[in-house]
Amino acid sequence: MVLAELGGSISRALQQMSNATVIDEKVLNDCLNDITRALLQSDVQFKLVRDMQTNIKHIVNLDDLAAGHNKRRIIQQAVFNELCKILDPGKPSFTPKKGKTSVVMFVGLQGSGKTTTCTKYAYYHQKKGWKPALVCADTFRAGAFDQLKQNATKAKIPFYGSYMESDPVKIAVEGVERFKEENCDLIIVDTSGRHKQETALFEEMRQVSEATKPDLVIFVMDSSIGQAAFDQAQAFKQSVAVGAVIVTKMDGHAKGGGALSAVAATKSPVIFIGTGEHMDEFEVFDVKPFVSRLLGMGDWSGFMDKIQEVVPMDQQPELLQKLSEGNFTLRIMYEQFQKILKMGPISQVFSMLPGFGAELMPKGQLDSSNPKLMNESRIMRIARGAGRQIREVMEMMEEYKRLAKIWSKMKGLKIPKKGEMSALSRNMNAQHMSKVLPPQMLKQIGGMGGLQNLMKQMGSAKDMMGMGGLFGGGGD
Ligand SMILES: Nc1nc2c(ncn2[C@@H]2O[C@H](COP(=O)(O)OP(=O)(O)OP(=O)(O)O)[C@@H](O)[C@H]2O)c(=O)[nH]1
Repeated sequence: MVLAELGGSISRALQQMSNATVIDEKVLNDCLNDITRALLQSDVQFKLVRDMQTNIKHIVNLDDLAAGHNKRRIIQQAVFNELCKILDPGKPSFTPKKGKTSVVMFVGLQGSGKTTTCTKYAYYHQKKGWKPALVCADTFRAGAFDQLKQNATKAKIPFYGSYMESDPVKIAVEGVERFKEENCDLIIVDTSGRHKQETALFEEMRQVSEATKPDLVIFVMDSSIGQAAFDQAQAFKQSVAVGAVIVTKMDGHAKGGGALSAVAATKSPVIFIGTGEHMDEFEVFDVKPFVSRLLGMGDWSGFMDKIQEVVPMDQQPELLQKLSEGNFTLRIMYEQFQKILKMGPISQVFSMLPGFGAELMPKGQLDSSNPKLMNESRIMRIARGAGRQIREVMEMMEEYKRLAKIWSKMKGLKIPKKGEMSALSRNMNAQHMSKVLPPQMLKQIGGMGGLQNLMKQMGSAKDMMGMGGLFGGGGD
């Protein structure tokens, strides 16, 4: 996941603390120092980090905590709350509505990823049934129109622009008019990238904004600038009515934590983050689920949304039957990975599961449930054929063995029929699951209580026959 390093460091600090037999002042201080170091490395402002440390110490008064209280959970919750506080601007952004025309204008520094992000934003909404369209009002950078045209064509999104016209205001107005007539509900206007000092380009941006009257202006910002994001966002906000921010290149930059917190400090809501160059490497940014994933605590609502997007409901009963018989083959793993891949980049999906890191699980193959059949020469052949390293194929086999072991213990797991899941059978399945899950993951979820809670949450996704149904989550 994005900021995997930061998340990993914080989780490790919390884990080390929970490994201690007694959590005293020293153990707590060590843990907070580790978290502080990780946040500073991510370029989060010193004052914010120091305040966070003070607040946690204030909340977690070890002497006051009655014996028997789960100190680790209290501390973890305090860390969670404080991180949310740092990242939450406390103000939601304007949200366009499907079926009702909205004009959204993108602004940002040169090379921040604006043009790429316009298409990602359009594609994201198109997948959800919107009718987006793209207007290229960037007449400054040669090749900007071609880039937008190429992206838009790939995603099958209508676009408007001109090679001849040099007035961005004229193009923007014509494009918006055209797409209003065509009943598009999300008209996206891409503008030229500019530097803070370029007053002429800032004036041009103001004029485009005045002429097209956007419902929302989105400021696109590259995460690599870290806490300097504060000044940049402020400069743009002074010229146009920035209503939301998208932070890009979160995949490659350790300073992403700093960028996100700095933007929050300007009271501008971050609505999406860019996590790669591809069209679907784009994630909704929501503070609580983001922090939850950062701490390895998962994001069930996001996971359920993803599942509902891709899993064909009619194919689920057959799969559940096979799994409940303990019959987990490489083919099943392959097919499930294929489905998961459709949900977006795999690391993104797995980071939504509590206890999972963002480690990539390689795509695998075939029908045998006997890993012994995979001898050395076969592994070499597969590696050659797939253009992969032998090490990667071997890692995949290890992963398969690990999953197969889990599923073999699943034998006898009750498969609920639609709507017949009772609290009792959910508890029974929770007990079954608690024996199957790796102890580390169970601990991360919050033990037996946490697992039962989780199943309840999953169960609230009614009519789900995906993972929710599998783990015992039909409606009561
Ligand atoms: N790794 C990564 N690269 C990105 C991301 N978003 C954009 N890029 C890359 O950043 C580079 C610049 O992106 P553009 O979309 O051309 O930037 P721009 O802001 O439109 O550029 P100007 O029109 O010059 O202002 C391209 O190589 C993109 O592929 C992201 O989230 N992650």
